[in-house]
Amino acid sequence: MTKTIAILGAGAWGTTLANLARANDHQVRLWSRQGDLSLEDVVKNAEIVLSAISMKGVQDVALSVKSCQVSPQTIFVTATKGLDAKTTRTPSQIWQTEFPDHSVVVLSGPNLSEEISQGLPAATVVASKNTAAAQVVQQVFSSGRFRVYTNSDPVGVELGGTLKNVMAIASGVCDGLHLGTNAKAALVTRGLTEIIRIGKVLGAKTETFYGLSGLGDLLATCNSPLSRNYQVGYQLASGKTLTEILASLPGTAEGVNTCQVLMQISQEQNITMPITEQVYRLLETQVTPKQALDELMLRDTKPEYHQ
Ligand SMILES: NC(=O)C1=CN([C@@H]2O[C@H](COP(=O)(O)OP(=O)(O)OC[C@H]3O[C@@H](n4cnc5c(N)ncnc54)[C@H](OP(=O)(O)O)[C@@H]3O)[C@@H](O)[C@H]2O)C=CC1
Ligand SMILES: O=C(CO)COP(=O)(O)O
Repeated sequence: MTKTIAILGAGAWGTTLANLARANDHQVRLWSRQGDLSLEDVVKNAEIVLSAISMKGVQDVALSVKSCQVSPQTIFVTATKGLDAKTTRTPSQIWQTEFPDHSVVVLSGPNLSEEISQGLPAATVVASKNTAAAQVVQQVFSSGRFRVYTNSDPVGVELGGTLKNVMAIASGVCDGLHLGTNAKAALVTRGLTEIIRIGKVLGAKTETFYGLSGLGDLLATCNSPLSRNYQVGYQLASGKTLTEILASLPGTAEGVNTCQVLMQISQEQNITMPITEQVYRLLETQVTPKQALDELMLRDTKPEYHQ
């Protein structure tokens, strides 16, 4: 059945998702600050409102949507991968707080938008406490080129996509320093352990991190030069400053902000996050890439805990 869908954010991901929905014959209205349509007109009568806004804009946009006319049945979908700098909330927690009576669905997976725009096959996850709402969103986007799975752990799915961005920066550094395949495997594996450690504290289920939205997205983003987060790390390793890198980066690298929020959480909750800490110190120019590597390699010896 044809759905009326409002997509907020006409960046790389919002545009790609709009095209996937249009290819399935849905009526899509795309909103961005630059566009001609008003937010009110875009969300009016929409059965689904999907946000692909960068993290820094989510809270303000959610408040603006709240002042628009939204149908009581509207399903909210969030495709943003980040954490709010002020409140440390996830995007789905922000949408759910502003719209407590609506279903909120998280869409996240190994989804480099550039590949999907080229028609290459990909899979993703739609997660919600409301299974029926997740199934509606599954039907909207599923196609022979985009395989969509449902999941009942929205926070876990969302955190997988968010936390891996910090590991993608670290992986870019690893490749930029030409540290080899063994080092990369060690980094990504210990990165997953770190993601699970913090994810559990933030309310996610461990098994979710072994799925598409966790391990899947970690593998995609840590191994692709198409990832903006990977590019940040790679270019830091080549000696560029963060300011120079961000000035020429096409689009948003959420891992930079996420890393700061994670450091705040790790200090408040006393969670050990060695890779995140070194990425943070690197972004703050407190260490060089080589010093960050040495810090990680020379930590106290210990057994291989997985969580
Ligand atoms: N690109 C990808 O491959 C994927 C991206 N994501 C996630 O999707 C989100 C968006 O990424 P992407 O589309 O690539 O990023 P882009 O930088 O291409 O686009 C960001 C979008 O967010 C909007 N935006 C930013 N700040 C604000 C604000 N304060 N108020 C309103 N709108 C704002 C921009 O609007 P404007 O044009 O007006 O500046 C733009 O439409 C990120 O969280 C990213 O992690 C998830 C999966 C895949
Ligand atoms: O989330 C992504 C792939 O799943 C996109 O990664 P980047 O934001 O690093 O480009």
